[in-house]
Amino acid sequence: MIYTTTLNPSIDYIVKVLNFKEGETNRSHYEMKIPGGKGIMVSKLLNNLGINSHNIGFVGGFTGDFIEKSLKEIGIGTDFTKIKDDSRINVKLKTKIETEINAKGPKIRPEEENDFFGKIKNIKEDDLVVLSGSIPNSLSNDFYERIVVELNKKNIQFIIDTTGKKLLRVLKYKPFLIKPNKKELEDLFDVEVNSLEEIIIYGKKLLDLGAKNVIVSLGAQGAVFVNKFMSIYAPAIKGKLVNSVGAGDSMVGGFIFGIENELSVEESFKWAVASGTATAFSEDIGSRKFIEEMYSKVTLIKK
Ligand SMILES: Nc1ncnc2c1ncn2[C@@H]1O[C@H](COP(=O)(O)OP(=O)(O)OP(=O)(O)O)[C@@H](O)[C@H]1O
Ligand SMILES: O=P(O)(O)OC[C@@]1(O)O[C@H](CO)[C@@H](O)[C@@H]1O
Repeated sequence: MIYTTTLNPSIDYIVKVLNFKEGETNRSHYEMKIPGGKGIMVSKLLNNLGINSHNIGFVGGFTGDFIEKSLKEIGIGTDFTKIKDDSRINVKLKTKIETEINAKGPKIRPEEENDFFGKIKNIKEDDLVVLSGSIPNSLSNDFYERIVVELNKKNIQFIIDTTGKKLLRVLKYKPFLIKPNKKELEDLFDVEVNSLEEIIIYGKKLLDLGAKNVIVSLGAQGAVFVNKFMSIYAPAIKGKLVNSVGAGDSMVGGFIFGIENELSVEESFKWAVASGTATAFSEDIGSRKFIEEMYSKVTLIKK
């Protein structure tokens, strides 16, 4: 079983305003409410590609009910820990550019934490766990590390997509995959990277710190893959950006799709790029048909 973990799920409130004017009453052109949070987005992508996964994490209140119900409606399994506070609402404002306001998230109580760890302890040796996104403010910064320590006791493989110290402190537990974007890579090492060569150098530093496979996503510039055997660049596919929210999570989902189908890491990286692109060019997570269309356009350049 694949478990996707979203500690801080959200309702993503996507609102498009054509001639946005700061400080005035603007009327929206369209709006949409979707279940969000990085682990949930990975599950939605996997679901589109016909792969089952189970969502864990914390949900609460009317917002939590919406998140859970929406996932159930599309056939995604959930086993969330129920909390007293409301899950957050994240605003994705689309004007000429995309602006996001991600809320800090609800308070998690000690008994809710215990319930969650009970679920982590039930995960089996041959399961795969995806850990994605921010941690609600009330949880300690080492929360991911505490999860990973439990997983490590049974040698359970995990993928982690988070930022800063939360990521750095779990690298020694050898994540199967990490997926920083360019900005996150720069922040990790407190540097500015200006070329593919530099991205590969810092990607390799993440391998030295323990990651087994690294994808660095570069938005409209494509993506880089490194592991100890190879470095590959995938230029971006040309097209119209519709919605970048979830593009990175779709890459993670696409890579898992390849691995679950016992494809090589190069092939899995191709599915990752196709999935990220399909989502970037769609209103929500890319459909299977569109991902397949994008897949036929992916080129890989060995570096
Ligand atoms: N404008 C674009 N044109 C072509 N491909 C894109 C574009 N935006 C994203 N992609 C594809 O999707 C991948 C993931 O996008 P991106 O680097 O924006 O992820 P991210 O920063 O993790 O996004 P998010 O956190 O919003 O999910 C890119 O590596 C690229 O392959
Ligand atoms: O605040 P976090 O947890 O870092 O990111 C949350 C989020 O921006 O990530 C997803 C897209 O990747 C969205 O569905 C969600 O709103």
